Amino acid sequence: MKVTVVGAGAVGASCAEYIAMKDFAAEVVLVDIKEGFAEGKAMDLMQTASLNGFDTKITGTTGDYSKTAGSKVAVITSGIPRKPGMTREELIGINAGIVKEVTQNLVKHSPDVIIIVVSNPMDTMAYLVHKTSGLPKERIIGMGGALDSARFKYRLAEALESPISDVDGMVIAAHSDTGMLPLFSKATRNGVPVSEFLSDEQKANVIEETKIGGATLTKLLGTSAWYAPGAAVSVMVQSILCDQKKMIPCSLMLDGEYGESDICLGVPAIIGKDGVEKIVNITLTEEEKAKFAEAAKAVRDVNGDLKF
Ligand SMILES: NC(=O)C1=CN([C@@H]2O[C@H](COP(=O)(O)OP(=O)(O)OC[C@H]3O[C@@H](n4cnc5c(N)ncnc54)[C@H](O)[C@@H]3O)[C@@H](O)[C@H]2O)C=CC1
Ligand SMILES: O=C([O-])CC(=O)C(=O)O
Repeated sequence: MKVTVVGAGAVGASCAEYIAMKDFAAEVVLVDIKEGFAEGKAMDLMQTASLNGFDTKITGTTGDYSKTAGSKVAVITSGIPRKPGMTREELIGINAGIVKEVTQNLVKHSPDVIIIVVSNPMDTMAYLVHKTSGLPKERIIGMGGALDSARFKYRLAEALESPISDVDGMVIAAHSDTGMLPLFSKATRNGVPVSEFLSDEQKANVIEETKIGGATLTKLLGTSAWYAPGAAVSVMVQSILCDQKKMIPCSLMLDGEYGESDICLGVPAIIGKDGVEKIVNITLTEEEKAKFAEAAKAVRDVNGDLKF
């Protein structure tokens, strides 16, 4: 099956690399607006195939969407990343126009496509794709929770001094510095609640470091992260192409779930061959419910800046 990745920059190339390395897709098409850039990234990646042992064919194109025709999944990473000191929300002015135009091109050539939205501010960009693509809501999935949950597990393992494979946990709500909701109450080490091992101070630290995970990396790198974002996308794409039905927190259009409607926010969902098979309703504590509602209010304010 064919996967398109729009934006051959840091995140797009990382998506293509992880998808190819796992060898479950027949073809990955990279698209970029910068002349020759996607072609160059595709060629460089293809020259790793014999070294890394994959058969996925990676091609690149400068804006020729006819090459993306018949894609099962398209990942939108086109747009600008933030610089140190910026919020994701500040990217809306430039990225909204790019995401809207890219979506139209993708749908024109692949009407049955499932779109994974990565460009920031992601929850708002996912909402924009819902409002402008004409695709059913099951086929538009924002990527944030998969990455934020991986960062949560990294911070939990650090605090627990445990291997990451011992740890499980999930982050829902908004993909923003303030609106992320790491579900500490449900995090476990080999099935045992982590609250059995960590103090209140450690808990607060894990939650805060998780929420500012993207900002911390942006400060260190001078631009935002790409390895973990690419890996997170590859897990979502694999769950679709291989119909794995994994439960992954994704930014989805809500219609009453978690008390919200007409908004994209991170919630756990079963992801399979048709996209979103089911939004999973989990029980939140009163404090978590309040934080989810607060995150929704902030995302709704940002959505208000969109022009359709
Ligand atoms: N949702 C998430 O968890 C994450 C989201 N991001 C977001 O992903 C986006 C991309 O980040 P990077 O890859 O680091 O940026 P980058 O600057 O390395 O790559 C972006 C690419 O998009 C291309 N582009 C711009 N306009 C285009 C258009 N109209 N059509 C096709 N390509 C176009 C650029 O030429 C560039 O190569 C940013 O908005 C960033 O904030 C980044 C990491 C995680
Ligand atoms: O931090 C950023 O701007 C990019 C992003 O969404 C992330 O890495 O979580």
